[in-house]
Amino acid sequence: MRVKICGLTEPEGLRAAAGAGAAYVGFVFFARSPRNVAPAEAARLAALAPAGLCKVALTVDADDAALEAILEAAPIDMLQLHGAETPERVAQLRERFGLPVMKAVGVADEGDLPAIAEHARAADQLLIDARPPRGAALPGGNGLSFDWRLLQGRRWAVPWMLAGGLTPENVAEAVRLTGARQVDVSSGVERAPGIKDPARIAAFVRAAAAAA
Ligand SMILES: O=C(O)c1ccccc1N[C@@H]1O[C@H](COP(=O)(O)O)[C@@H](O)[C@H]1O
Repeated sequence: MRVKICGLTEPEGLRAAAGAGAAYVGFVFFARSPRNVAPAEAARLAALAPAGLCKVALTVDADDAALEAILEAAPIDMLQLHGAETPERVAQLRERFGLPVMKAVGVADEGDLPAIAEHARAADQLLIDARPPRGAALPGGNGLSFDWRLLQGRRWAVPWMLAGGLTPENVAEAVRLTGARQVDVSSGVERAPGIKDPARIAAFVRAAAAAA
């Protein structure tokens, strides 16, 4: 089981994720998010990460200049694209920046599933998240989940990660129903928007590992 703790904004959260055994940490570069960090702040946090911890930059329909500014400032290992990026844009960014790309795909019902397979042709990994309702404040990080049974028995050509409304309390059930081998959490391990709770991070990683 590989766990991603996303939306880190301060050293305590970063250290808690690393100490609990997370495989990935995510930094959000999206101005409207309470988890938004500037590239220089992400660089300061990334410097605290032990070797081998994958540092992910989460962006939403970012242009090349914004991505360049992030990658020049911070030692990022992977891009997470959480907007309406097409498979063609994913392929272009992989080529241009030479980093693995994880494409987020929103799921609310069966009609959303074909898009997962389409993105599997271009991305290195998929992040299967809840599709936010129209008018949601953010494209992700809303603490919303979806019917995990939709993923039962399905396989894709690249590794995938389950996200959306996961918590220490429900991650075991989510893993049992979907067969996920990677899980991602943000708001479910916070004590306030943008502020992680070290005890909840540890409980989440423990529960996910025990469910594998
Ligand atoms: O966390 C955010 O603020 C965010 C902003 C914009 C796009 C995605 C965002 N977060 C990602 O959303 C999923 C699910 O989050 P949650 O666990 O339901 O809070 C996760 O991949 C976050 O990385």
